[in-house]
Order: sequence, then structure tokens, then C-alpha cells
Amino acid sequence: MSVDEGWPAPPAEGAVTGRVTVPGSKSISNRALILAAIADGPSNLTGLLNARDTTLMRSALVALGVGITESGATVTVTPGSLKGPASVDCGLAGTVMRFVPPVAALADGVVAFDGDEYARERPMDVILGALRALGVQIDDGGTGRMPYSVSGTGSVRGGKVTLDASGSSQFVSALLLAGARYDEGVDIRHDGKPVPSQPHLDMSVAMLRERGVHVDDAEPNRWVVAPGTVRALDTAIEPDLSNAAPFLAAAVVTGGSVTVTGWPAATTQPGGQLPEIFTRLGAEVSRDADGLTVRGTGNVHGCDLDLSEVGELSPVIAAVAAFADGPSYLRGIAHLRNHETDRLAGLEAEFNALGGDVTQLEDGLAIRPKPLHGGLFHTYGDHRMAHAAAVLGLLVDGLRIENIGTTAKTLPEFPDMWSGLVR
Ligand SMILES: O=C(O)C1=C[C@@H](OP(=O)(O)O)[C@@H](O)[C@H](O)C1
Ligand SMILES: C=C(OP(=O)(O)O)C(=O)O
Repeated sequence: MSVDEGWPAPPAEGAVTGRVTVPGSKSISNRALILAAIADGPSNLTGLLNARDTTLMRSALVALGVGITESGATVTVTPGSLKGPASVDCGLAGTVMRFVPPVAALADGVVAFDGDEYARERPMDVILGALRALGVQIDDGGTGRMPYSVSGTGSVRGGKVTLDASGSSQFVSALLLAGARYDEGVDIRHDGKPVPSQPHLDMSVAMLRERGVHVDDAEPNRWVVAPGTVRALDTAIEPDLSNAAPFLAAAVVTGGSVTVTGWPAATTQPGGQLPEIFTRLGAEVSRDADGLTVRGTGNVHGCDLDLSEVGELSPVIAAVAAFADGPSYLRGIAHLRNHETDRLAGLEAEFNALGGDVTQLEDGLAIRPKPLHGGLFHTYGDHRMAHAAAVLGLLVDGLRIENIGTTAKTLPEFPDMWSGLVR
């Protein structure tokens, strides 16, 4: 058996300076694919992310009977009549394991879902329970987890459903995205602690409205999707701003300057909050026609940050905070325990193994900066743990990243792009 000795994280030789172009947003790409698959005609998608999560989404939709072809930079999605039997591999993709079952419910036949070993740990009970309440037959052996199968009859009644989406916004987005195709549409109420990741909910609603679907989200914790057609739409996908985060962070911690090209003027991505977050951490942010530029000032400030809306940015922010002039508190992110790994436990364990002082809070992390030493940083199959490790490795000699290949979940080019920027 070969032992993974880890990818030597390139140390910064000085201030990291450069320009980076990141590929398409995972969250927009997978929503665009789902919505195109249930639309009233073919859609042409450009700038679609090509990574493990989008490949899994494409395969899932093709297995259900959707046509997907590629010509140059354009991916054309042609809706077909949705049919089982089919098997869907979800890998570790939350957007596949949560967003595809509500679409599979519209298929005629049985659709079986499975995924990576750790995917079986990610909660599914809320979305499976909601689908049952909307009239869908699901078999999960009573576990509320993967593997499960959805037995569709070609249509879904839909209607009212109450759920607790405090564990993941994806439970709500999943129903929103397919709901217009249900006979009665869908009327979702959330009952529980706050739903995280508001930008991702806004993204779902905005993308539905762009395709002519009527969504009423005026009442807090309630979303009503009218039954109707999802219009086909040719779409250009924005760059993935969450994947831009580690590159910008490199400027923050080394006192350098990094520009991410094509930064959208307006966005529903959580990364839209990065300018404000990096400013609070001590950096200077500017934008021009070329993109967004973050300049490190030589000082990183310890901060108390509520990251509940932007949880997926937390690992990289934690890495920046490890070099701050005082402690930082990252709050509102208890749901990170449900991500690709238990990110709070993972960040605590791995930072502390390098000599750090990180403790889990009930809903987040306390990070007290300390001198760190090298070692093997475990990623737990989590792309964003690898991003965090790479940021640490800029200033910590001898840091090696176990399974750097895990970055292929959303950015297969990460190791090359990172080495290209840092060296
Ligand atoms: O809808 C989406 O595309 C996502 C929603 C968020 O999930 P949670 O609300 O579970 O954090 C986010 O963290 C994930 O990376 C992508
Ligand atoms: C939480 C994440 O992914 P997923 O879509 O698998 O939930 C993430 O990318 O940070």
C-alpha cells in the first residue's frame, strides 16, 4: 500500500503577487444544469465548471434521460422524458445528493442513489422526509441517509411542507429548484434555528425567476413556488468566488497583491462578501474593469466574524486568522459539521497538530495565533481543507497536504494554479 506523504505546499518567497482566473461557480453550474434539465427546451451553458461535482451532476441527469452535449466551450442541455431505472453516484457533492432526488421524483421508475463512504454521514433525512410529505415514495431503509432510492411515477403532487433546514440551506434549495414542476408547486416553511447560507437561497430564487418561475419569498422562512414551466435559458456561468478565496488570501497573509479576473458586479455567491471580510481582516480591496484586487497590508487583524451566510468560506478564513495579530472567533457555522467532513473538528485537529491553538465553539471556532511548524495536514477528502492548508503553507515551512487531489471536487486545476501563483 502506498503512503501519501503529501503534496509539499509551496512556501511564499515574499509577497505573493499575480492575477488569477478561476473557473465557473460550482453552485451556479449545478443549479443551471438542474434547471436546464427540467426546462421547456434546450439551454446553452457557457463557463460551466468542469470538476468532480459538475461531472457527477451531468452523469446523474444523463442517467435520468436528459441529453447533454458539448461543442467547444458550450454545453447544451436538452430535456428528455425522465425515466428510471437509473443509478446516481453522488460522490461527496451536497448539490447532487440533495438537488437530484426532487428531480428524480418526477421520473417514471426507480432511481437509486449512493456516493462516497463519507457521503453516507451527510444528513439527508430532512429532504427525504419533505419529499415523502409531498407524495414521493422513498426507500432509505429507515436511516435517513445514503443509500436511498426514489420511486417516481412521472409526476409529484407537491403542495405544503414544513421542514427544519437549520442543518443545510440545500434542503430548501432542492425543493425550490424542482418545485415548479410539481402539480401543486411547493409551499415550504422552515421551522427551527436559522437557515444558513442565505446567499445560496437567494441564488436559487434568482435563477428560478430568471427562468420565468414565480417564487414568493416575501415572508421570512417561507418560500412558495407556483406550478408552471421552467423556461430554457442560455446562461454564462460566473467564476467561482469561493474558489477565488484561497488565492486572495495569499495576498492577505503575505502582504502581496492578487487580482481575480472577471469578478461579477453583482452576485448571489457567498464570495460576494469576501471584499468586506478581507477588509475587516486588514487587507485593502479595490476593483476595476480587470477584476477584484486584494492587497495585504502586512497586518492581519484578529476578528469576530459571523460566517453563517458564507460557511463555505470558513476554512480559508480560519487559515488567514491563524496569522492575525490577535484571536479570531468564527461564529454561526455549526452546520459545517455536516459538510464534506466535520470541518470544525478537522480544522481544530489539523491546525493544532501544527502547533496551533484552535478550539471548537458550539457554533464555530476560536483561533488564537501561535507560531506553527510543518507536518502532514490531513484533508479528510475536503477540497476546502486543502485550500486552508495551502494558505498556511505559504508561511509555514515543511507543510505537506495529504490528498491534494481532493481539490478536484470543485477545482481540479488548484495545485497547478497555486504553484503558478506562489512561485
Ligand atoms: O446550495 C449550494 O450550492 C450550497 C449551499 C451551502 O450549503 P450549506 O447550507 O449546507 O452550508 C454551501 O455550503 C455549499 O457549498 C453549496
Ligand atoms: C459544503 C460544500 O459543498 P457541498 O456542495 O458538497 O455541500 C462546499 O463546497 O464547501
